[in-house]
Amino acid sequence: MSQKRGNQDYAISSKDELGKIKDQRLVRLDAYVNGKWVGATSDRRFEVTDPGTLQTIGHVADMNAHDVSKAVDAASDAFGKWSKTTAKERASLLRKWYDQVMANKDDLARLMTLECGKPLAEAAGEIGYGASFIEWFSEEAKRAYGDVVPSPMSSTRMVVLKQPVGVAGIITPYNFPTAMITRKVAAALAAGCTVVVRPAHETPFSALALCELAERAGIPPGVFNVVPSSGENTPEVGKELTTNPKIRKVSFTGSTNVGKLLMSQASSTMKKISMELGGNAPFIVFEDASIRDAAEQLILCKFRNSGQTCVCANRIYVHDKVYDEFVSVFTSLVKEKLRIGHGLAPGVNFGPMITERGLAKTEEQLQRAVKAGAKVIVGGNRANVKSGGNFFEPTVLVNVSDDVPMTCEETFGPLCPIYRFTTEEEVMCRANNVPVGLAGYFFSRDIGRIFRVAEALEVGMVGVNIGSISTEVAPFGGVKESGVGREGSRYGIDEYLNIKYLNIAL
Ligand SMILES: NC(=O)c1ccc[n+]([C@@H]2O[C@H](COP(=O)([O-])OP(=O)(O)OC[C@H]3O[C@@H](n4cnc5c(N)ncnc54)[C@H](O)[C@@H]3O)[C@@H](O)[C@H]2O)c1
Ligand SMILES: O=CCCC(=O)O
Repeated sequence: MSQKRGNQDYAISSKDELGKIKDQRLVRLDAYVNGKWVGATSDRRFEVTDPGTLQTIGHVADMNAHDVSKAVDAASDAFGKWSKTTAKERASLLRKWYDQVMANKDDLARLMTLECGKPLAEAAGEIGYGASFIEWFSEEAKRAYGDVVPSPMSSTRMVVLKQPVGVAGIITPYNFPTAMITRKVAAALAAGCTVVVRPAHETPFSALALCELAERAGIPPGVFNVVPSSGENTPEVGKELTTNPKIRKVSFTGSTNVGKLLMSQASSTMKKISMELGGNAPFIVFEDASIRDAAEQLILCKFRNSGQTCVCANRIYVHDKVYDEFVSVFTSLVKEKLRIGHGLAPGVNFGPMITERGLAKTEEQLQRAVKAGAKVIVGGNRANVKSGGNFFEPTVLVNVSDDVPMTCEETFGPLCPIYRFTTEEEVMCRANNVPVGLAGYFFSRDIGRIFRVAEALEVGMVGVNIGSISTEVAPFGGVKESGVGREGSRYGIDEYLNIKYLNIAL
């Protein structure tokens, strides 16, 4: 099917593009531990590539479990002092870190595009989004209030304190290389915790640039440590971060399978945990919806970051009465609006997939759906882009069965299956018939239905007549196998605080 070609003929040298980063001190290849840039004790490094060209952009220190345990020691030592700073002092340092990130927005966005492929404007959007968590938690640091509880005895007074949990071990994915780190780290630091972060091996550069900026902001040594590691070292590093007794909190964002493994490992020392895991979001268009609005919102909701967003719409259910009209409007928009190419090529708004394994999963889901009778009406193939890279066309399908992997599992790629339904009861059943529950979206103007459906959807976040839900002010997180805990908002800091109750005899 014909689609706008975007800027597929644009040739790129990833190394040259890296050289265009104005402040080259933001491009770091070593780990950041106890306020110092350090290599791995083994001296090993791992390769990081640009998914839009498959060219190497650098070789980063490959930390192992032993290196990570040293970072945990540093974080544990730093915790003593950091946890005793006043909330106002922590707020002020976080604010300075936020200012540093914003002042370096353009360089950080370019770096992000080079390591994870998302188009430059989208990467700049993520820098703003990521920074917003630092700003937000700089403000929330001062509002971690305790309680005074009315005592049942006239002879005592009861007080509830909130105290930082301790050292947090943090593991993050490749799809939001900045925001998934700041959403955790800013909350942790605001609460008075120190952290050791293991970023995804595909995207360590954004994490390391955040360290450089934290140092400039005056965040003390040992408070924020980043330990990159190769895929090969990942299991041992994960084991260290989830079993080291000095770590009291584990926060993970990634797939449900890895989340389950880390949760079981962390249970050996009963750590406090937060798990932000995969989704399989339904996107429901009822017969009374504005078709144009729903179709426009779906473009963003499905195809941002080339479908590699945990809250991306995964299953589109459209009422029988408006199905044909919706499919026609939506497919026209896909062809008209999405421009494929390297994320640094002018005019591009649809980049590569970040990993070859993501591309392979997308292809496999597509083939299995087609074998079971699905029809591809837009896209359906790897895209031929001159820069090279992991490109797959935005793809729209109809006649997709309810029992193929594309329906039952998260795709995390640019496949958009559109299903037909006839009653609210039927669609709610199908929408909730998955083990995960992160986000859900629906379009309707009927106020009764809005409450009914929003309450019945088994998810942690609902977009009503809108396809975007992410903001630092709202609680982000899921139910069922999409995880435990909430990030952002006034609830996010609680993940890094313990409650202690005092009973004081007068
Ligand atoms: N709920 C959310 O907020 C949210 C946000 C972003 C991504 N996600 C989910 O993340 C998934 C995509 O990311 P992914 O494919 O990188 O997920 P993944 O689970 O494979 O990897 C996530 C991180 O865990 C690391 N990891 C993998 N195995 C590990 C192990 N044994 N021990 C320690 N660390 C390990 C990876 O290297 C990476 O850094 C999707 O399912 C997506 O929905 C969820
Ligand atoms: O991929 C998951 C995170 C996306 C977001 O915060 O909007």
